[in-house]
Amino acid sequence: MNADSLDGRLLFAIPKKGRLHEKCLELLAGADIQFRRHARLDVCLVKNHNIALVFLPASDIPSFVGKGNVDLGITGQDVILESEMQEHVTETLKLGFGKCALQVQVPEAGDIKTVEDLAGKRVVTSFEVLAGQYFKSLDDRLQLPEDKRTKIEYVGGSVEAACSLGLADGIVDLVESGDTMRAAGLHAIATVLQTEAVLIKSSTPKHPALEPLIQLVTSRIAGVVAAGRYVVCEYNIRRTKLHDAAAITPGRRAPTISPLEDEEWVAVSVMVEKSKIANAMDELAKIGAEDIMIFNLDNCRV
Ligand SMILES: Nc1ncnc2c1ncn2[C@@H]1O[C@H](COP(=O)(O)OP(=O)(O)OP(=O)(O)O)[C@@H](O)[C@H]1O
Ligand SMILES: O=P(O)(O)OC[C@H]1O[C@H](OP(=O)(O)OP(=O)(O)O)[C@H](O)[C@@H]1O
Ligand SMILES: [Mg+2]
Repeated sequence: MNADSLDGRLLFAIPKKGRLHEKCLELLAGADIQFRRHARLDVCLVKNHNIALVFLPASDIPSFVGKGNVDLGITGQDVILESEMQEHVTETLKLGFGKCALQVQVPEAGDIKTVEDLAGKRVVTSFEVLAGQYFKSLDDRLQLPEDKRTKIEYVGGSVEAACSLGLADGIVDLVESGDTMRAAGLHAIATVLQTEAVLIKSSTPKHPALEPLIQLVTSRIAGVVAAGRYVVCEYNIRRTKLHDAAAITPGRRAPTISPLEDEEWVAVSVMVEKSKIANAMDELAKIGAEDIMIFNLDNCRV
């Protein structure tokens, strides 16, 4: 493939490995963005749209998008802030995966209990910028003199090992389940930020003609993300209980009510957030709903 074959195509950056990669491939499949990636090739043409996918490290994507070298990208909010590209990129969608927290961690058994105890000591991290900002404001607040300020040291990965190797008094790293942190004998004493994966575009697009395609891809991905957040709930309920049922499952606009042959009863069909569905089913059963059924969505536009 040469640069000519990319001419006029929308360039869409996808994390090439790591925690976000698989989820991004699922999103692309859900949005019917079809491609075949040849082994070891990081650029590939999409078959059914005027798009080329560019597989890049998640941490490089904010600057590629911010500088307009690619038009669209998926990465973590943490890496956008770490690369100081938030002024140059526009976040168009939260994607609901890659959720974790950037936390200050110290050995569970040690003397350091608070970030104030850690201030002035050695902190190892892959997030030099965010950790630097966090400890600068802490050191300022504690009025630490120049020679007593917190020392931030960069490592590229396996940050959790730094304390047991004697290289650090504390670390700043990502925590999702907390398994890695606990396995290293660490615990969190502060949260620097919460993050999730987002779709971003350049704040000053180089190719305005691609805007309609950017809109199309964005709304397709939004549909896949929304489909993952909702289920369809169907149940039968006595007409007299309809008011109570609608209070439990109000739907996005309103529940769909269909008549049944038995005039005392109606069928209800309604979208419910996945996180609320178990409670909603309990409540519906309590007011006498029957035949409550839940259906997953493959895709939707809401
Ligand atoms: N444990 C996790 N749970 C959820 N999201 C995570 C987790 N770890 C990282 N992320 C998100 O994924 C982004 C990329 O991190 P990841 O560690 O996958 O990339 P990487 O370091 O390039 O890959 P690898 O760790 O395979 O070398 C992070 O910036 C963060 O937004
Ligand atoms: O709280 P948990 O669910 O355990 O997840 C947190 C871990 O996930 C990430 O590491 P990753 O697996 O990407 O390895 P890395 O440190 O080599 O990047 C992150 O850097 C933590 O180490
Ligand atoms: Mg990693």
